[in-house]
Amino acid sequence: MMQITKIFRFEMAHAIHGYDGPCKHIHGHSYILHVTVSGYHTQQNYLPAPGFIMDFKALKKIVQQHIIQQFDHALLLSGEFIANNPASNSHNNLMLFPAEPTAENLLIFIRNTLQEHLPKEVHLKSLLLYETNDAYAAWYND
Ligand SMILES: Nc1nc2c(c(=O)[nH]1)N=C([C@H](O)[C@H](O)COP(=O)(O)OP(=O)(O)OP(=O)(O)O)CN2
Ligand SMILES: [Zn+2]
Repeated sequence: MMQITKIFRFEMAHAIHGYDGPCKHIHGHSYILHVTVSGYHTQQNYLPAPGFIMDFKALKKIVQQHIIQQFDHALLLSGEFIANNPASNSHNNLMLFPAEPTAENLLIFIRNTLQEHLPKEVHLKSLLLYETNDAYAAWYND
């Protein structure tokens, strides 16, 4: 087993409905996302040409197209937040998110989306999403 990781950055705003703290208000983070995929290789010492599990550039293209372009500079809100704060519906960068847009729920969305779009010969191994410098959520494929 061998794995590779590509790191992405995006700026995103959100609010957490039902949270009793400052994050219940719309605010933003500079997120950092680590995407790790694994692939199988034989007992040979080296991978056959071109020597990749997956091209870093191909991984970048998939993550950018399906995740970063959706999230970067967007405002993610749940339907429940909007129902309780109708004025928030007027933002033109609004993305209606199917749950509260916490780091954990973002990872579930990212996992489901990437599993749909990655080539079948690679496996999504783990995702790390830093919301701040010292707070991150992680998902691992067992
Ligand atoms: N388990 C989670 N807890 C919190 C989440 C989350 O997504 N998952 N999100 C938030 C807020 O959106 C925001 O990220 C605040 O996080 P926090 O680490 O508390 O941010 P601060 O840097 O302000 O924290 P300090 O108290 O200064 O360490 C809240 N919780
Ligand atoms: Zn936040």
